[in-house]
Amino acid sequence: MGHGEIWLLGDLFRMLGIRRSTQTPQEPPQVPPLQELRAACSVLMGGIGEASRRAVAVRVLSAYEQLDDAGRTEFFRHLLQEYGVDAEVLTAAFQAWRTAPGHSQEAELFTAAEPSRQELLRRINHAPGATPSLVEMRADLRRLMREDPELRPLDQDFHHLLSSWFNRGFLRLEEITWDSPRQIHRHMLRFEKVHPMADRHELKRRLAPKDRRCYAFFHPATGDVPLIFVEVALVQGIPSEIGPILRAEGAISPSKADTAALYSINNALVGLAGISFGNFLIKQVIEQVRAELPHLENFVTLSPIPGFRRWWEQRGEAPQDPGPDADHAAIEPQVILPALARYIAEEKRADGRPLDSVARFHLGNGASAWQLHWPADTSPASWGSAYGAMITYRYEPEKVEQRHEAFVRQRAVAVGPQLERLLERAAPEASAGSDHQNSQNHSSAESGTSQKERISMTERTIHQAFLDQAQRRPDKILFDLPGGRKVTYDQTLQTSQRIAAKLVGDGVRPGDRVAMQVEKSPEAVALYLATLQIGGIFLPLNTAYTGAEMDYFVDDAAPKVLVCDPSAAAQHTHRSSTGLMVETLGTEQDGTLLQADAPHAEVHPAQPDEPASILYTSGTTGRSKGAVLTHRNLASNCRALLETWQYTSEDRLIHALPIFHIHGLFVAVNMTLTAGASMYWLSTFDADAILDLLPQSTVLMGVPTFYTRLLKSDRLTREVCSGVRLFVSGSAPLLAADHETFAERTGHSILERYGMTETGMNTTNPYVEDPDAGGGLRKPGTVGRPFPGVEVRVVSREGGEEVPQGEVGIVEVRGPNVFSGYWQMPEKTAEEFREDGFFITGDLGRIDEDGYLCIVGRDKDLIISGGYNVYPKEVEEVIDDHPAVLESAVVGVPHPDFGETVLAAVVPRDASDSEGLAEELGTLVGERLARFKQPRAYRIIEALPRNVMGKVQKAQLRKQYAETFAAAQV
Ligand SMILES: CC(C)(COP(=O)(O)OP(=O)(O)OC[C@H]1O[C@@H](n2cnc3c(N)ncnc32)[C@H](O)[C@@H]1OP(=O)(O)O)[C@@H](O)C(=O)NCCC(=O)NCCSC(=O)CC(=O)O
Repeated sequence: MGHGEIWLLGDLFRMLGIRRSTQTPQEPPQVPPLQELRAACSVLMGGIGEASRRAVAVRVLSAYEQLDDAGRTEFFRHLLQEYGVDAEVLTAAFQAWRTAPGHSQEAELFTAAEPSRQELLRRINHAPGATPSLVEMRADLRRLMREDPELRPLDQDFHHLLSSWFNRGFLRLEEITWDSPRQIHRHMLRFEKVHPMADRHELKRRLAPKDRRCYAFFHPATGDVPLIFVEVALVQGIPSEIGPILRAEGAISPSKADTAALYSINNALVGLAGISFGNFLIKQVIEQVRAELPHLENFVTLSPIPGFRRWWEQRGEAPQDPGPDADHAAIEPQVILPALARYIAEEKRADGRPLDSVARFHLGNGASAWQLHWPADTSPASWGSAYGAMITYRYEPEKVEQRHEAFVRQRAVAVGPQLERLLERAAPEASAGSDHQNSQNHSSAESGTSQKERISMTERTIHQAFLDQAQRRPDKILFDLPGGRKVTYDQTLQTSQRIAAKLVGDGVRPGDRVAMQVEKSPEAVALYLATLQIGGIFLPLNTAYTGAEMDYFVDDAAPKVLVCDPSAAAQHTHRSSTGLMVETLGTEQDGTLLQADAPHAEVHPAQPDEPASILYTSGTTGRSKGAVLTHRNLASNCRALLETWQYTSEDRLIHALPIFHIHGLFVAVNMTLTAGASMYWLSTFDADAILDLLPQSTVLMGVPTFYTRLLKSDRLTREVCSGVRLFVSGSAPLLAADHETFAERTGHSILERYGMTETGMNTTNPYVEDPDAGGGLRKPGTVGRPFPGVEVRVVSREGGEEVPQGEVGIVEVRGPNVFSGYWQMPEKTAEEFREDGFFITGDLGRIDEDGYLCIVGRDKDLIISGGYNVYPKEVEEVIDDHPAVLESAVVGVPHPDFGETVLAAVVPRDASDSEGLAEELGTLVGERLARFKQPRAYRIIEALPRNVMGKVQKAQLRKQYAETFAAAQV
């Protein structure tokens, strides 16, 4: 007997009130185990040394072993009563901390707040091999607390301790094979609960065939008892029933398989229930499988749906008692499948996570709820828990982390096409009379693996997606305006249907253009939706365009209807002679467009390739080109944005952009309408209004000028931005300095992305910033990586072949986002596309070492002022029209507010013409061009700088006048 044991005995005797007659050690007296256990715990918590601690801890565990259930319950109660928090110590610690808060007071408070039984359990863990015994003890506790809920607080103590002891960092992943030690096989046979095995023959079928794999996670404290094991079948195609997998007939060669089906995932230790080993265990398994079999395309599960039947029956929706022996014919697939979809994707616990435990596990691990199968498992157990239904969760390795983040942050449930369709169909009834907003947080899980699936997902038009949202959440606020006006989804739908009636009455048929030049309003968005609804082509025009510019657009696009501001109607009446209908729409819910008697509800079934919109871009030749965007362009880009930026119905966006461009309309508005989110609707940028709204918003999308201006306000603080999850900048380059200052001031790193009228959005900096979670840094000066489905390459200007990474070349883009061509300009369209379908953006860029695109220049000497594109040629042509001008060159120069602005260098025909020329040109240009295109400075010079070939050297002009606006007050 060692010293520890001797002291222990002494202590125990004292505790038990037994006097010893001699000084020599003797065997402990025979006392009931519970009494001994209590005494041993008390000794363990006394001031004993490490040596005794071990011995006493052993005694604690052996005494516990001897207890029956009643004794164990008694012991657990004892722990709760006797080893709690000392109220006096806690109060004193709290008061000390409140009087003088500091680190040491905080630590004291923390210690005082911990129930002493946690320390007791830690000391019990000193016994050799104690950890598995404590895990077993918790399994007992969880079983017994079902009868005795008052024991629950003790489970929190176990949970707290086991969570840190079983941290992911300690786990080891190993493959289990038919050659693994027998002991491990025995554990597998014992712990396989999903598809139990009768004997070793069955186990052999799961381990031995060449198309089977099994992986397990082990922990040093639990030796060869696996914590979790995962059984994998290598198969062709996504399996829809479990029988053939379990029977394991006719093994195939792994090289022929395209899918790894994870068909049984077992938590071996009940005592570790609810202890998270991190959310990437399955990812780790998949990585292991992939390392061995890189050709595999799909990683899926075939999982049970354990709580479905109980849930369905509790709701009273399950078919009339089909009885335990009823066969599958008692249930109709069209009844059970939508209910399953709702149960998986929409039924949440109070914490916002799915009700179904297996769903919580896989969705939290970054899978999507891909496909429901019914009937899929004919076993009585499955019939009892889910009427024989099963589900495939799908792991797409490159999306796992992003989905995990969305699940954790927004409780977003990613669903595959089948579930999405089922949920859509169920939506109208499901939303009737209930607040569905919180339960609708599922996002599409469009996949790259099957072309067919992908098309079906993107072929849903923006209008259809909006309609779904309007039906699903009719009373949700879509527009929230300054002054208190609010417009719901349903009201927007009603307005759009009335406008549709008006347009149809005006003769608009599918394929006809509907032009709009009006101030921003909810009704203008309804006009956009109405046009899409009836198959029209929406043509939004900048409100700054002058009469001359409008003449060109109306002439070129030949719209059937032009909608203008009521105050501008007179300027357009002359156009009626060409058969064009002029309608008006104001910002006060006024105008002829809103005067239809009855709504028009019929929806034109638009095909993905039909044009949805034309957006004019200024042209290098001075002639603007209409970029024709199809329904697929808009829908696919919107979907990529929603998924990448994790935009959901919970979002509240500050919308302060114009709605006649890609950014304000096809990014901000489309995303909001289709996600079922809300917008704070500002007619234009207003720094104070934005700062007022930031505390209640989640997202701001702007051009760099937004951020430059916000930074000028003292009101921009970390606090004001604390509820915002995303600041987006695009349409022009954001100064790295602004990015950095913004980050310092607010703690937010602005997400910069890259797009253009012809392509929508091409690339984005990462949304998920944590590199450990599969994200990356948002790097100032870069525009990130391509959106899903978009391909970006950088090619040499001369040969058009791809340049090595890091080298500058022309940026080219291909994908479902790229427009179908320029309106009635087939030659121009052909010039801008490569034979393999890549669109030549004209921008110069390079791809950095992390695969991020950096835009380093523009090929077409385009100027971007405050997010608006200006082509010098268009401005030069107007200037050159002045009789006193010999020639001119227009360039972009830095501007503190707009990033860049327009400057004109003008050579008069005669030096004597110089006087007053700048003012005259200002007037002339003001009549012909929108304000943002007008030069903010004219420089009258003797001659334009030219190179030896006679080409005007614009770079030199840009350099010469670079400082013109450096000190401008804005
Ligand atoms: C930056 C702005 C907020 C500035 O507008 P404001 O209304 O606040 O301007 P302001 O009141 O300060 O106006 C001061 C003067 O400048 C003029 N002005 C306004 N905007 C201007 C601009 N961008 N460039 C040059 N001048 C401009 C006004 O007419 C006014 O003229 P005066 O001096 O006569 O009074 C706005 O221009 C804006 O919202 N820009 C966003 C454009 C956008 O959405 N682009 C996306 C395109 S899509 C695209 O590019 C693809 C992609 O997104 O990737």
